[in-house]
Amino acid sequence: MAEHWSAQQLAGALPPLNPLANKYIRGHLHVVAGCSRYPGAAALCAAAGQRAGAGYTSVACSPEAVALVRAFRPSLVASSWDDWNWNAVAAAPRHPAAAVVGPGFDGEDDTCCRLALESLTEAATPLLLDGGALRALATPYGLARAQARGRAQRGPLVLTPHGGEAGALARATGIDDASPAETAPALARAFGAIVAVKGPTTFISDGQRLVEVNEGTAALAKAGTGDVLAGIIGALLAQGAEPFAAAVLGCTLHAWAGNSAAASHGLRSVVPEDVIEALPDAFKQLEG
Ligand SMILES: NC(=O)C1=CN([C@@H]2O[C@H](COP(=O)(O)OP(=O)(O)OC[C@H]3O[C@@H](n4cnc5c(N)ncnc54)[C@H](OP(=O)(O)O)[C@@H]3O)[C@@H](O)[C@H]2O)[C@@H](O)CC1
Ligand SMILES: Nc1ncnc2c1ncn2[C@@H]1O[C@H](COP(=O)(O)OP(=O)(O)O)[C@@H](O)[C@H]1O
Repeated sequence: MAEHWSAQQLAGALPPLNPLANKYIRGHLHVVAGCSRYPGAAALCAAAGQRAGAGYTSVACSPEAVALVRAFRPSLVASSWDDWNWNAVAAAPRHPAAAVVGPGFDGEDDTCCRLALESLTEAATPLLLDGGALRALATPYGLARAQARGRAQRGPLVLTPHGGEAGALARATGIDDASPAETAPALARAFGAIVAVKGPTTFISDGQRLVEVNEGTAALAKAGTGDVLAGIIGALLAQGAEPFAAAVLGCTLHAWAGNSAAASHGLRSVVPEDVIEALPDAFKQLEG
């Protein structure tokens, strides 16, 4: 049966804020996201990462998306993924970092698939895969690359599939059709990852533990809110949060921000940008 984290457990999962930290010590979030078809996902993910506490947020996106990301938030450091080098994604002793790969990826696109699969071997930090990167992972080859990452101890892996993506990952690994509460631990064991199967109730597992987050709202059922969640969890990872705790806390903050946005804008009218702007309320709720 799934556990539900207490307010105390959630508060304890938030990395402390060092008052003397500079932006690099706060944590660097690398977002690799946003193909020409879905540039907005990169902007939403990265902006959420900033609000969730990353000290430095950089975005590598398709050349067509660079201008949009910069215009959305001038404080985001955006560049084309044509110039991308995975050597950039490495944590130094006092400079924690994490990478989010896949929001706004087209799972059929060659560049997106290459970047998704490369990230598994190349990103030497905690790595979260979301969106179209999960489509690239949902093959026997993707599964083998994920397992190889685990053996090489490159860093923790977090997967955030919605129901459709979880189904594709399960089919690729021969896992029987099952409920999200059963699929999350089965996928976690197969991929050697922390898996959050998203939905009205989100189930998070590392293969042994199973936690549910059921405090969200139907206001979150809008295209782009998953990209926001990826940025939140990525930012917590970049700040050095323990990976399973980052996934549980990130899903909870996302749910609380959704509720706060719904209180301001109404259940029907919330858009993902409102959820990002409501994140400060969610952090106040956590710290209060
Ligand atoms: N502003 C932007 O740039 C945005 C960009 N985005 C980016 O778009 C990319 C594609 O992601 P996507 O989720 O839109 O499509 P995709 O995974 O191909 O789904 C196809 C099928 O899966 C199913 N399915 C979907 N959701 C489900 C659910 N919750 N629970 C259960 N099933 C679900 C559903 O199947 P059906 O309901 O028909 O059975 C659907 O037909 C990705 O990179 C993402 O980041 C989006 O985030 C939006 C904002
Ligand atoms: N009815 C609902 N109640 C609570 N949360 C929801 C509901 N519908 C969707 N969500 C949340 O919204 C997010 C949607 O993510 P996802 O399906 O990946 O969207 P997208 O790909 O469009 O960004 C998930 O975090 C999910 O848990």
